[in-house]
Amino acid sequence: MTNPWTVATSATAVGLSSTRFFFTRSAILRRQPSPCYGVATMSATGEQNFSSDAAHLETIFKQKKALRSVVKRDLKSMDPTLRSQEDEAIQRIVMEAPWFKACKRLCAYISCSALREVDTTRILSHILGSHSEMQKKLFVPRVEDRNRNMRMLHISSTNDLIANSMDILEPAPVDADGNEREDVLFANEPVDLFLLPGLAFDKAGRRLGRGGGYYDTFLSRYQELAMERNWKQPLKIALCYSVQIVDEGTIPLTPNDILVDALVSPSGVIPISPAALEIHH
Ligand SMILES: Nc1nc2c(c(=O)[nH]1)N(C=O)[C@@H](CNc1ccc(C(=O)N[C@@H](CCC(=O)O)C(=O)O)cc1)CN2
Ligand SMILES: Nc1ncnc2c1ncn2[C@@H]1O[C@H](COP(=O)(O)OP(=O)(O)OP(=O)(O)O)[C@@H](O)[C@H]1O
Repeated sequence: MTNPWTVATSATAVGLSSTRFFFTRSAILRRQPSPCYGVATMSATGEQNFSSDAAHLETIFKQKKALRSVVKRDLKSMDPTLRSQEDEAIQRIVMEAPWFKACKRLCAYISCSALREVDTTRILSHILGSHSEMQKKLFVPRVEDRNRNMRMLHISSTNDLIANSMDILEPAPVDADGNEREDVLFANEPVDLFLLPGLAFDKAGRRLGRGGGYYDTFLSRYQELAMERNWKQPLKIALCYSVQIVDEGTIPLTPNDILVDALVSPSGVIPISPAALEIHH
């Protein structure tokens, strides 16, 4: 198994895969695991040069785009009954997991059914509905611009949400009392957990997003902050339908791609990173 957790860090891994483009599911899913990773070298100015360079990155972005279309098509043709069964199973697995029960602060996405995302409604109502001392603090995404800027803002009720231009629910920057919402990048305490959306995933932790770069940029900022503050790194857990798990080597990596620690599919938790293996008994 090619496991990027052991062969490269997410900050330096570059998948060097085929330079040909494929546009059918079978051909895309037949691609062999990336044989090696780009070798980073230092220029005289100290900048990192990946042996891949711009042309190679462009190839990778085309491969990502082709894979996105294939997975989107599969999601659209998914049987609605199967989909809702998988939604139930995934959410139940999350809510019963010890890492979910123990988490005190988390960032989660607000699922959009038009995008065929794994439903998070029950998880979010469970979090917002509990009024005990044990209530978890919830932060959800708000897109600020088209330049990969996304914030994670605190909400305490789903009434705090309004649809954005992409038709995804998100919080206004200010709450009903006129107070600025807490931004996770300025919070005094760490988050324990990220529940992540995406289009395709593999069992080595690779994640293919929708192409905006919002999550990779945000996760990189948050992880840097946690490192500066000596906080434990949060667990990054992606929720995925069975059809979204693809063979290793199918998802090409670029230097900015952040690997996830574990997947939750309808068949259970798939721990990937050492941190996830440690907490998964
Ligand atoms: N529920 C949810 N919230 C989220 C994200 C997400 O993926 N899911 N995001 C994660 O980044 C950010 C928003 N980014 C998004 C990026 C693209 C699209 C979207 O509708 N894409 C279309 C294709 C658009 C096009 O390229 O023509 C699609 O995927 O079909 C939506 C949200 C923040 N909030
Ligand atoms: N940390 C980052 N810093 C700068 N640019 C970034 C970063 N992360 C991603 N990008 C850029 O964002 C764009 C989209 O990247 P990519 O196609 O990998 O997005 P994605 O993984 O599908 O999206 P997301 O991260 O929102 O799930 C690319 O141009 C990529 O180089």
